[in-house]
Amino acid sequence: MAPQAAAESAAAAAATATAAAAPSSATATATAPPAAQLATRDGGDGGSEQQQQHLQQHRPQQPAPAAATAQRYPAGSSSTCSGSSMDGSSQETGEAPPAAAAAATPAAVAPAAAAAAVAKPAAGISLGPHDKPKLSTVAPPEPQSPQQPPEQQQQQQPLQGWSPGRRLGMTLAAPLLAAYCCAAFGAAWLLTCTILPSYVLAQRLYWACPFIPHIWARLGPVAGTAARLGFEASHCINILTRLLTLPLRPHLPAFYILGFPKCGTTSLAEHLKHHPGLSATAGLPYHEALAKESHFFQGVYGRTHAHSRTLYRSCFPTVLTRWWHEVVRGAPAWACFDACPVNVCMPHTAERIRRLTPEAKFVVMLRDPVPGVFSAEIMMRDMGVPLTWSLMEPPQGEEDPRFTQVPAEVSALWRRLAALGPEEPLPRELPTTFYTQLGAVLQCGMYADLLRPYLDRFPKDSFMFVEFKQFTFNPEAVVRQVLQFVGMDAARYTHKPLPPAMKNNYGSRAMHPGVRAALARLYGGPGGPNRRLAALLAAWGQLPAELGWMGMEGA
Ligand SMILES: Nc1ncnc2c1ncn2[C@@H]1O[C@H](COP(=O)(O)OS(=O)(=O)O)[C@@H](OP(=O)(O)O)[C@H]1O
Repeated sequence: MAPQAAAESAAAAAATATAAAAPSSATATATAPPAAQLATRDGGDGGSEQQQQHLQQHRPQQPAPAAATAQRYPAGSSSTCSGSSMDGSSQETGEAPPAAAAAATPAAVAPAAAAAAVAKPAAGISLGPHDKPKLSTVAPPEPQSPQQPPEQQQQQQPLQGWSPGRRLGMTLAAPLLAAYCCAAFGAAWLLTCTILPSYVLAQRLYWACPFIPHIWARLGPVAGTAARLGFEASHCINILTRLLTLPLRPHLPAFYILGFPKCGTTSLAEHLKHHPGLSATAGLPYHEALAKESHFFQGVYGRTHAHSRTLYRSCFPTVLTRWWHEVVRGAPAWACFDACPVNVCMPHTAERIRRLTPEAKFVVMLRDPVPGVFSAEIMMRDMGVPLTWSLMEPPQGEEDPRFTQVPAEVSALWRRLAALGPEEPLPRELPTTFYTQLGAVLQCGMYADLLRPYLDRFPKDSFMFVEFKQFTFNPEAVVRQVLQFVGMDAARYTHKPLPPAMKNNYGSRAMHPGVRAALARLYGGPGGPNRRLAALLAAWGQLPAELGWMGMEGA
């Protein structure tokens, strides 16, 4: 691979020459300077002094980082995680969340104006057990209420698409560009036949997502080998096509869906893809998961390239896709997004995302971590990952170290990721420790601590928080709010229910009640991670109406 700087400037020049250039304006927050908006959508540098000033001005005061990597998990003395089915069963589906049911509209977010009614703690103050904010007064207002502060009204400004001239130019160039893409696909196919690129690229994918190879093993030797070869060939063709068409891929995401594993990010992304102006990452025909999440910052292009703007651009659709959406489907504007849930769990991603897309917005999905971690276990088991732990087995005594101590290996990994320079290679042990250790899975539920690197770097109005139950209770309402938040015209969205397969089947499997109690103590006790999250959201001015699992139901 050519040195990155040269490759990036060559690609940028090619992008200009092929009329794959920037649109006239872009998304991001309406308060952003226009140049920065362009940079976000089209992969420009985005690091100007003006933007830095903007970010500085909007950067909220945050508390000093908490001990996310402490050797001992934050203690909780009692189980207060009510309001959810702790076994993670799909009982959650369709169940009216109490607060949402009381509200006129089951909104995912109570914006700042409404949250002002709450006894707000100062930014960074952890709520103690005795100073709960009064949440009963928080009613989610209509998203486009005229009483909203100007900052929020501006947020909902729609995106702007290509100018009529550019649309016409693109329409004339479309056949040529399509021919170029077909040629690139053919070349990628031929290269794949030589096997070597297929092998090399698959190794990188398997390094970043080590659970994938287990899927083949479950299918048996013959079917498993056939499936694996097909998958690897398809992956190779797709990645090579992406790279060969780089000049046609100037886009970077306008927003990210940050979720914690099993928070409903796939469903939200699927719904958003039904909007004519939105696309997720450029997908693989044989691996639908990567059509939603790039896994770029987890090293899907190799551990030394998880910061390259050029390579990140390759993960998103071409100008032809944009042309299709804006000209053929008639969307007024188009944008793409990355819905990789594990981004937020890894502390190094916030700074890399800031450098690549400083004006990005974030839709943060939150779920009670107790059913969330069980759902994660079930997913890994169903994929055939050999886990050395199980939440279905009883805990080892009252103070089971699995739920009270952070394993040294896990805390060391999180510390290393937090200290990682923005262009440094990812730690070698990252995927195996992250995906197989119970301690790592549990760490992913420490939402407040994991969000902090993002909240420290991006302006307040870049975040929208979506609570899982409210989303599953009324997905359409939440999707429309998300569309407004990211600047899309929600009126153009047609809601289609997703196939039931999007919901996991636990069968007869259930979390052991003792484990459930231990997890509830870990996350839900006074001063524990859930309380810290609620305090953070209150300080942030955004309180989801459903806060039961954050220990706020009695407020
Ligand atoms: N509409 C709706 N209703 C009810 N439940 C829903 C819905 N959409 C997603 N889900 C549940 O979300 C869980 C999957 O979350 P993710 O897609 O974020 O998973 S992943 O991290 O991307 O693998 C998974 O949770 P579990 O069922 O507990 O495993 C899905 O069932």
